Amino acid sequence: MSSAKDVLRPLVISGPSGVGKSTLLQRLFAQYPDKFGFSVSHTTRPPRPGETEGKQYYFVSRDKFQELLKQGAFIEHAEFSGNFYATSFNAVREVSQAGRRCILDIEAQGVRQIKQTNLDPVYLFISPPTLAALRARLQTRGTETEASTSKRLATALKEIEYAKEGAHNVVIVNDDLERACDLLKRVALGEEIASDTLPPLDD
Ligand SMILES: Nc1ncnc2c1ncn2[C@@H]1O[C@H](COP(=O)(O)OP(=O)(O)OP(=O)(O)O)[C@@H](O)[C@H]1O
Repeated sequence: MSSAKDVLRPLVISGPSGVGKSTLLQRLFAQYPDKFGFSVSHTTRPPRPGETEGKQYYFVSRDKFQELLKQGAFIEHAEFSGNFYATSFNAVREVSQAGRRCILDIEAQGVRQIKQTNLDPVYLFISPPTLAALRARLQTRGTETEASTSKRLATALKEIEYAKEGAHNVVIVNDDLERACDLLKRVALGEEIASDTLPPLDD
């Protein structure tokens, strides 16, 4: 059995939209329902019907958000379509206090911000095998219009550029889903695996 020395560090997962992060994480959580947890983020967007304070999000006013930001409560924060979102140090701590490894699904800007903190997570990048495969997945998922596919692809290129700088500890290429699931499982359980080589992604 290889060492599991990383199992206490948070695991930050990033990768372009459509690469399969949600699919992989759903499978991991299904296989290990008690081992991992997501931190609850803060947001300034109003709750949707059925959403509960402290479950999907901590819902805060813009003023409260700014106050917490000033206090240094957040590991990373971002604005999406007019609303602010953030991950707090406390939210990550709550997951580990519940005896679970905290998994954070974070985009490149957030990863950059986390690197400025003392969180010391493992950074995992999920890569598509090719850009053509990524494009096809976004299209077949059926959740995107042509315009939003282009927008997601443009953002995807930024994620990939960042990965090319060597920003992550481990790369998993999501080519064969079973293989990628197995590698994610091993990383999540704290094993040090041989990283996949980042594909050229210039097609
Ligand atoms: N290894 C794979 N081979 C082929 N298709 C895959 C593979 N992994 C995931 N997919 C498919 O690709 C599509 C995108 O996957 P998913 O929604 O999990 O991506 P995501 O990275 O979570 O995207 P977002 O960041 O936009 O939420 C889905 O239709 C999924 O079924």
